[in-house]
Amino acid sequence: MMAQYLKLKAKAGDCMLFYRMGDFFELFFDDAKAASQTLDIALTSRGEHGGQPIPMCGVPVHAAEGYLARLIKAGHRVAIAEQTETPEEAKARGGSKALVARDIIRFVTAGTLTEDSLLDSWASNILVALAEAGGEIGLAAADISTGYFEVSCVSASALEAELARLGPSEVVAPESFTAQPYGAIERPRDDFDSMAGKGALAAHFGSTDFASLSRAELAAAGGLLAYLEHVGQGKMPFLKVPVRREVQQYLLIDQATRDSLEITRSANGGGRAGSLLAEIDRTITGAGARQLAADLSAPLMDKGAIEARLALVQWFHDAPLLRDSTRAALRQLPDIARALGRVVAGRGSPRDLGQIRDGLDGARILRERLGAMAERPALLESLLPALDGHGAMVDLFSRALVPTPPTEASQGGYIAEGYDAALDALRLAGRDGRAAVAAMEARYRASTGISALKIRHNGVLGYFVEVPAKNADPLMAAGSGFTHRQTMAGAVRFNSPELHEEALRITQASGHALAAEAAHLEELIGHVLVRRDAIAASADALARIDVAAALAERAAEGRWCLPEFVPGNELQIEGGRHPVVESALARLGERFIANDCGLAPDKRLWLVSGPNMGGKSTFLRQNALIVILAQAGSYVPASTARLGLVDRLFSRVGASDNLARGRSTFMVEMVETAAILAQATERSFVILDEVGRGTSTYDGLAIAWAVVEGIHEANRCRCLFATHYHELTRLADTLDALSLHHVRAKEYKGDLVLLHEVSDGPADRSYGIAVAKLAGLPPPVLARATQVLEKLEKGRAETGGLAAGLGDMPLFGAALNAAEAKVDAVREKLSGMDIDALTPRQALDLLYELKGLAGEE
Ligand SMILES: Nc1ncnc2c1ncn2[C@@H]1O[C@H](COP(=O)(O)OP(=O)(O)OP(=O)(O)O)[C@@H](O)[C@H]1O
Repeated sequence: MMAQYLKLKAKAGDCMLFYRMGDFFELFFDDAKAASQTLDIALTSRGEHGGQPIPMCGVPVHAAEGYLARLIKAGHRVAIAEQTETPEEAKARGGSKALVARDIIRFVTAGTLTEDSLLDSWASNILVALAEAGGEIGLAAADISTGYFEVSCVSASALEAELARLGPSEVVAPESFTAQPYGAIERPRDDFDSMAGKGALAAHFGSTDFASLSRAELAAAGGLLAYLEHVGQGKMPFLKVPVRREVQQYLLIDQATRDSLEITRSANGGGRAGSLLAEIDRTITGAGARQLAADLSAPLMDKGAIEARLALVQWFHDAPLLRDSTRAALRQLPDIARALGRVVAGRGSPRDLGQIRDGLDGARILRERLGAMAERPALLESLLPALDGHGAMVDLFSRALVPTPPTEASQGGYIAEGYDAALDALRLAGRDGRAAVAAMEARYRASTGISALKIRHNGVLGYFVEVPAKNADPLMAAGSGFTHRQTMAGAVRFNSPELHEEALRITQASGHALAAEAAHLEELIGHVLVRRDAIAASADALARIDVAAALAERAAEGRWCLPEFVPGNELQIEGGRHPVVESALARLGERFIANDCGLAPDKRLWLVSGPNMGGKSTFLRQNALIVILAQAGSYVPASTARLGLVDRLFSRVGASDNLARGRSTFMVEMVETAAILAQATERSFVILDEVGRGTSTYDGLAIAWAVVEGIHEANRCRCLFATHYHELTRLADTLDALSLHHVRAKEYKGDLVLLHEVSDGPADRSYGIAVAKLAGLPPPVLARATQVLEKLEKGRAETGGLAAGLGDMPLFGAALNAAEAKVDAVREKLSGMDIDALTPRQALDLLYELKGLAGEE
């Protein structure tokens, strides 16, 4: 057995092996140790291997799903090895000592789940495959629980942002892939071959043409299919024909920005609660919630597409009664997409078919209702046809299935009465048989005079007659018509030829009935498989309608406005609010102060100062969130909003240590700032909070100064820059598109009052000590701090302060030119050089000379 186990374990690779033994899945060796810890189950041992006891633990097969869920959550992957023959077959094959054959029938991994109990209904579950070909990175992503499948080409620098958008549960990539993301699973390079990928796509989808996909995309798609084939051991899940995504059609948001804006996950603990998504989500269906999460993760860059979404939201917004009735209708609908995913993956239950029937029927009714409305927006017009067209199948399923079919097919009882006369006859025979047995019981009681006589049934004996031990003797007597079967503590069990015959009839009838039901199930599943794409399209259309009605609902609740898109690089928000902070304050009975923001090409950079706790970060973030919401096709929390489309959004707000990856707070801040300076374009929107705070004052100020200049002069993007460095306000003299703003505060009777109001001009003072007082710093410390501050301020007044001497600095542009001039000199020298003609000595001299030119001596 160990030999068989080790062979399967080798096949399982780095996955845990669930080894089926009777009613248990057993785990051995390190798997057992890890699983017993994660699952908190007893670790035992069994036999010996290499002189050592073999650690072992096990989980009952009937409860395996729950244990699997916990292992997957803990980051494991599991290979399921089943018995592929019965013990009887093994005996027939190899004698009484033969080992039952086993094989791995599937792998359970985080990215390839379809079970309802292992998935969150409101979240997608994405598997990503990456590949390289032709100097590009191909990305294929799929959610096999719903069949979603996309491919795209990404640059190495945009890869991280794309992965952040998708939030995959699992990433696979070829061995020694250059841009290997953290935690990716390595698969054989051959799986990621572009020609093979094209062939695999063609084979899976039939005749569809994949000529438009690049080599890298084909390679990634091929890698994804190969992995799914491996995981299902040949059984493929549901995949729709892949959609090709052009990365530039979407607002680019990197991981750091997503984290800091808490778009779909909050920073504390990373859960959904507290995120923008959780705050605005009013969707009714699981599919709607998944669609909303996808929309918020990938706001659009196409004005037409955004406005099409907005028009549908507006339609529902302006018609509250229609919105309510649509949402009431959606509330009745089961999750068709996930049910379909399970059916196609070969794990569909009668309940899944019932859900598909009910969902599609609901979709048709919704179509009738919405189609009867006047002035339907274009997006709705394009969705409506997908909601219908399943009438014949729905009728068939209504006739064939009981109203609420069970999840378990093995017990039968899901095919409706009246659907199949032969099945009804079999069921009737079974029922008649049971009635006959009841009559027999009454007869036996009368004929034996034993009133406690019963005819009972169990899984081992089948039907039998049972009498109390004290009444058993007459039945034991020869010629009684009964044969003894079993003696229990207080009862004795018998058989009779008559009962035997009736029992046989019953079992045969119910066996045939079960087989007939199974055949019908198979046939009904066949109908679903044929129509899988149309059913998936219905599910998608319902999700889109749910999202639009939900966004309308949220907008109406919060009195949000319809954003307007304008050609230039503007961001004009009046009465803007932070939806999450506003709700949190509302729960405390407090009011959120709305603030305006006005960025345009000639005033594209706002320097925002003011006291701690004054609301700077909140103001910065709310404007970024408004951009995301608007481009995702939602109303926004403001009284008016006019914006030019944003191509990339960057947020560097708040400390985010990444100690796990060995970076300090300051290092993280600099890495993120570097990314912004390298990538922000004129169409980008950047929010930066207190850059340079994590190092010494002089260094910090110098860096913040240079970053502001760089953004103003080189990137020229829209930017809100919050800072405590009062000295930066001097930049307003030299940078003409920079303006000064502050969050207001005042002191009232010695106490600080934060007004959370954004005003023009620089802050008059910093109030740091007043905030410290608010926070409860002890009075002696406060008094001492006040003394120190007085001294420092006196010193500043005398020397001109930190920024003294910066007045006669050359402009940022000049520094830029100087840096470029140096690079050019190096380039010039290199281009005029004949390397082959150099002696070693000359080569060394040249190196020194180049280094001198680069100014790094
Ligand atoms: N517009 C507003 N209306 C009402 N309350 C607000 C507003 N903005 C912020 N607040 C409240 O003030 C708190 C502090 O806000 P925020 O973190 O934005 O301040 P900050 O100026 O960035 O502070 P620091 O400089 O210390 O980082 C928030 O948690 C919120 O409760």
